[in-house]
Amino acid sequence: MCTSISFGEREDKKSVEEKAVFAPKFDENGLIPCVAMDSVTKEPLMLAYMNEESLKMTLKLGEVVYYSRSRQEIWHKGATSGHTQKVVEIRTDCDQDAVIVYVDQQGAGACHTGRNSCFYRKVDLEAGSAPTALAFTEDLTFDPDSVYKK
Ligand SMILES: N=c1c2ncn([C@@H]3O[C@H](COP(=O)(O)OP(=O)(O)OP(=O)(O)O)[C@@H](O)[C@H]3O)c2ncn1[C@@H]1O[C@H](COP(=O)(O)O)[C@@H](O)[C@H]1O
Ligand SMILES: [Mg+2]
Ligand SMILES: [Zn+2]
Repeated sequence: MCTSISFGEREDKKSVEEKAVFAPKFDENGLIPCVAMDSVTKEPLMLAYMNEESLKMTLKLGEVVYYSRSRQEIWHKGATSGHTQKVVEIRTDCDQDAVIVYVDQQGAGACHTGRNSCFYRKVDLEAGSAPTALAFTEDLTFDPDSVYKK
């Protein structure tokens, strides 16, 4: 656990909403959702989770560190792929139970499918098909099999 970085106490609602103190709320599993956005294009890259330790590591390192729910471990994004995320700015919302991290995405992309963004499909409102269709918004930017050695 990083000892040099500490968070504020979560006092009353007004304090959490209006005071200039970072007092993140972790859920019953000790996690806070984190949306990573590209700092240049402002496009969403991915949604993942942080625990207290990974949030502190992120602040200390200047690179994004998540907590993987599926692998149940601290996850320094890019440790395998090299596609790390340099922290540009971190925001929290009114009740401080979510964070947005604006990043300088390193390498070919954030998504393990081989794309820049995990949000590479949009609901196709024009298609009028059933079931509701998705439209692709980007092509592959790298070969995931060679990057992740699967
Ligand atoms: N690289 C990614 C990756 N990049 C973005 N994401 C997104 O991050 C989300 C959170 O991942 P989690 O593992 O915590 O899974 P979860 O969605 O919380 O839980 P489940 O859906 O698995 O139940 C995923 O749902 C994806 O949308 C990724 N999810 C998983 N990976 C894996 O992470 C490993 C390391 O990759 P690098 O960090 O790029 O080196 C590789 O094995 C990759 O396959
Ligand atoms: Mg998921
Ligand atoms: Zn993805």
